[in-house]
Amino acid sequence: MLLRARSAALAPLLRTLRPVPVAAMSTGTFVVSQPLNYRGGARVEPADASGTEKAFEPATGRVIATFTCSGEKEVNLAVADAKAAFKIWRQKSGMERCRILLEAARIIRERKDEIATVETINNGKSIFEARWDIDTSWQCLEYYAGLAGSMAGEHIQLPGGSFGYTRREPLGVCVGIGAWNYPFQIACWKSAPALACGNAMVFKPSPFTPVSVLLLAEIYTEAGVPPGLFNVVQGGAATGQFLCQHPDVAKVSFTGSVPTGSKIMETAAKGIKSVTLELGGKSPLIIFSDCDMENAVKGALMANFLTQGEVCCNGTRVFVQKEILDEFTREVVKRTEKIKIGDPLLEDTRMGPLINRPHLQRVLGFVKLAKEQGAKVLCGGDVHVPEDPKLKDGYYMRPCVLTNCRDDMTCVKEEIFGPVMSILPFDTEAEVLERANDTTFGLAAGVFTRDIQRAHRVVAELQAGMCFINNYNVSPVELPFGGYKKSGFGRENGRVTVEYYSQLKTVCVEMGDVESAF
Ligand SMILES: NC(=O)c1ccc[n+]([C@@H]2O[C@H](COP(=O)([O-])OP(=O)(O)OC[C@H]3O[C@@H](n4cnc5c(N)ncnc54)[C@H](O)[C@@H]3O)[C@@H](O)[C@H]2O)c1
Ligand SMILES: CCCCC=O
Repeated sequence: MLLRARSAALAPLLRTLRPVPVAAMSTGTFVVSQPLNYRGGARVEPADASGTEKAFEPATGRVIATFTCSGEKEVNLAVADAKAAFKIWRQKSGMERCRILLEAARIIRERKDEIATVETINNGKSIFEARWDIDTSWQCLEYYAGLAGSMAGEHIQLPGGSFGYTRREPLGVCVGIGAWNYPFQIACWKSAPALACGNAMVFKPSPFTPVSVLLLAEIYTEAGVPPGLFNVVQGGAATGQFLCQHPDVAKVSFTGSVPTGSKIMETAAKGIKSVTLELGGKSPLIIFSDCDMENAVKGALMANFLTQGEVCCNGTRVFVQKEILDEFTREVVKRTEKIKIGDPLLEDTRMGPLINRPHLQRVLGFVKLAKEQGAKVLCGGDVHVPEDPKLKDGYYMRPCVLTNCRDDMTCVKEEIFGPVMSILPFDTEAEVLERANDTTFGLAAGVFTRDIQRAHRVVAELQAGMCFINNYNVSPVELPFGGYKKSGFGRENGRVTVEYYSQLKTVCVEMGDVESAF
């Protein structure tokens, strides 16, 4: 049994979810009947509603869950529960929090296949990739568990034996709001540092991907966090706004689009709440003629086609030095055409369906517009219909490589969030730097070259929070991740994130008498 009752009073609210054997979860079969809110250590139906939503299986177009979006009353209950649990959790030592987070990491590792399968069913990414996401997730919990015991302030000597010290204290109830492209991983990247620092969290996933975060909530409970420390409310913008404006919420950590990030910042500003914004991007990938061609081609595919191209930090503007343009383009197209598209639960699939039909239409619309503006489609960019009849209503497209692109085209300027790579030729380092930075985004950037001096010189000039040299889209949890410019601020992962989930108290201690001015 995954859920453990923590109090008799909660018993009527509990629904038990038995672990589903992975073998029993195949495409076209999974449905969710349990409640998708989590409060007080158990799945609950929300106390009120702000509408209903349906979640789909993108591979088949089937509805897998119909759920109630939480209204203000439910949000208030979730925040109140989190506030109560925070009082218990903040008293625990870092080592006590560490042990619980390590246990949660262990359970995620043990249930990796099951969680990855649920993620694949609800998001559409291949099971091969979803397993990577779950690895990054438990690693994140392990990393912050490791830091929990070493969070400390400073001791500062003052004249006459007086002294001061600082204490690193938690913020209180933090809200996490997630996007749909990495549902489980985003929940871990937010909750692990939050909990390690002694906070509580209320998490709202995207209404497109409401399912997998419930597994995380149950795992935290099983690992021993106090009931209420990690709660889940479901819903869209209205539910998100109730959370952001709640007076007992200390911080909002948001992952999503720039327009939503801007609204969240505005709401949070009214309550002087701190905010972390992980927003969109249109990142440059620069391929110099002295690169290792094999690695550069692999890097370009990694930069564009993971999770059907629905990745915030994707390097979708691929600048290629003219001398190698033809060879590079030929190789990229050859390998893109070989990407196996289809049932995301099959072991050899490398590209599944996009998240939903409107998004598929939007991405195809970008390709159509690119053609109208003069780009040439070298491969893909159209709907893919898999042979398997059960997949006929899924949201598949063939990954697309565009050439003849100019910097002023829509496909080069706007975030497409789909499998569409634009190739842009360049001549010189100075020119490509100017063009690479000519964007309002600043999430990521990459450079492929064998000249190590050039690599460092170029990344020093790139206006992006996450830069890759001779690789792309690797995300070790030890490294801070986050954007410049309109891609947001604050960081996830790495040691620095502790600063975004804690505050510093200074204590000044007088060892002598008060020297008064009066
Ligand atoms: N930088 C990163 O780490 C990162 C990671 C993943 C995705 N993203 C970005 O996310 C975007 C795609 O995700 P999306 O379509 O889910 O984004 P979105 O902005 O539409 O939604 C994100 C979340 O915000 C919620 N929301 C919507 N309106 C809200 C409001 N007014 N108040 C509070 N919450 C609200 C949504 O329900 C959802 O949970 C892309 O731009 C992508 O680049 C960024
Ligand atoms: C590689 C993880 C990036 C998450 C953004 O979409």
